[in-house]
Amino acid sequence: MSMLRICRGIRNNVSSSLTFSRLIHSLQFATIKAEEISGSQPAEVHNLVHGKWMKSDNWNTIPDPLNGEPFIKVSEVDENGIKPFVESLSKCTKHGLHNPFKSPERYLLYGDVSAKAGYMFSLPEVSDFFAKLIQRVSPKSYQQALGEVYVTGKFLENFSGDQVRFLARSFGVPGNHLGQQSHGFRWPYGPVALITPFNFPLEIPVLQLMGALYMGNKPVLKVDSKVCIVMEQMLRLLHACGMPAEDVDFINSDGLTMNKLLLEANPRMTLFTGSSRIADKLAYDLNGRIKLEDAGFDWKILGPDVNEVDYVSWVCDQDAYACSGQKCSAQSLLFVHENWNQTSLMSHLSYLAGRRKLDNLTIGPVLTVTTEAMLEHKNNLLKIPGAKLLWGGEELENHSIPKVYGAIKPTAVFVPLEQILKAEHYELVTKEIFGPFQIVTEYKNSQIPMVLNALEKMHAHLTAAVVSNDPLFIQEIVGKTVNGTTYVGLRARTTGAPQNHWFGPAGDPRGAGIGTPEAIRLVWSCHREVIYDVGPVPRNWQIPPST
Ligand SMILES: NC(=O)c1ccc[n+]([C@@H]2O[C@H](COP(=O)([O-])OP(=O)(O)OC[C@H]3O[C@@H](n4cnc5c(N)ncnc54)[C@H](O)[C@@H]3O)[C@@H](O)[C@H]2O)c1
Repeated sequence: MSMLRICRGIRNNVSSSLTFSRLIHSLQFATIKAEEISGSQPAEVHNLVHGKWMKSDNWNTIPDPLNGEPFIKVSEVDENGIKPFVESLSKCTKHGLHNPFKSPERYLLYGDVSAKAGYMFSLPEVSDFFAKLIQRVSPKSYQQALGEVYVTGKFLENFSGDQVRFLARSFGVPGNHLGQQSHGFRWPYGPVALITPFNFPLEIPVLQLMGALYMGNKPVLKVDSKVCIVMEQMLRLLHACGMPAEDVDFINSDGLTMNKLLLEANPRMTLFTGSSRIADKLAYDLNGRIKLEDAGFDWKILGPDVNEVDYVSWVCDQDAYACSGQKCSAQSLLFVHENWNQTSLMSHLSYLAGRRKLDNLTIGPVLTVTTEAMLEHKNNLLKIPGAKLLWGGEELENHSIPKVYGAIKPTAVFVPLEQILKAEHYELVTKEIFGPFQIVTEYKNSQIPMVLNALEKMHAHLTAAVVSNDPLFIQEIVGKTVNGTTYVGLRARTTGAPQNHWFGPAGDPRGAGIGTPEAIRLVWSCHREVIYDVGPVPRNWQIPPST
């Protein structure tokens, strides 16, 4: 690095820490106030490319999910506007912005950015700002929204100081002769893309984006337009914490435009989080240069050992209906051992579902499935012999949620196990409904092979829970299934993607992970082996016969 660049780096660091010290007790990074966004005072979301915020002429107006008012204007880039993004990404070489042999000081820079951003998240005014902003665009209870902010803050704290450089830890093995050693390094991909859905507007993009940056990549980020305002504000926070403005491009667009950008800019790796349909399309379009966090049809088995009925019911209710069932880890299929019939489990579950209220957003708008579609799904399920509605199955009352979104009461439909397994029903029963909707079924000991068969036939293997403290039962179920994030034990849940354990699907070579050092290394870096062979060549060495 030239002297000039070093001096500039120091100056930038000093000025960013001065900016930071001015910011720490304020929300100066923010350009909006979450509570004040409304139809009469709509907020604007801009794009970031080549280190500069920019607007396009094309505005996508987002309706307030609670009342339909046009409350956010997103400056969207259309197919004719992608050139600057293609150029910006193309400027990044395959060896990335940093790697163990190039600009290693940037590992420290990102340790510093993370420390500052983590500190910002520990300030109540900052965490409250993001929790309320999340609530405005992806309505969920304050506690659920704050949980998302908490996980994000802890993740940033985890990668402070030297933890970013430790992510790129290498290893060495002695060679065959003097002067030879092989070293394994974690190498960036260089230009990369990151696409995220609507349901976790902060946690998913921040954890993946920072992972990409830590490992030395230059990402272009696209978040679902319905919620992109949250990451727009987050990027402003990261800039205030010292992240170089050119390190990340941020594009707002529809899916087709993003698809075109991927084909033209040719990122070396794309991380996609979203539906399996789009995941498979992109895997094909990008010739497999992709990692996926796709759909979840997540199951929970209540084992034969019955205990702590109140606690287990509460976890079931949270897993199925918190965030109105719009977690990729939400409980979609509950297998109940017949022993639980002697307990109050079902009446508890019905009571807990019924106490959810729109007022406090413990139930709320469904952003990708309409009311009609969910009620039609329920009606189709009820045509299966032996199926019955357990609770819900109706539109929410007294709401002003616009028709483009869904609004139903927490719903459960019972379907007999033998019917689930029938070829003509299986697909319908295991269809992911990204809303407050679950299937419940019952099994006996003799039917455990049928339960396992139902799990084997699934195509998505994200989260699962085995609610039992019986080690032999746990062994049987875990040993014969594949879900990437599986909770076991009496307190097992299906939801929960904190920063302290791996979260991601298994059973698919394209499967990604999020949150932990292992996830970051797997998704955002590849292995490079450098074999040193410096000699000396043995004295009196002679050319041997060819082989
Ligand atoms: N596995 C996980 O960790 C995880 C996490 C959250 C959500 N999900 C899944 O996401 C789904 C819900 O989200 P959704 O309905 O918003 O998903 P989606 O697939 O419709 O959209 C996800 C993102 O992809 C973009 N997109 C759409 N078409 C595209 C294309 N052709 N090229 C590039 N980008 C495109 C969208 O604009 C959005 O930003 C559910 O299936 C859920 O299970 C999975």
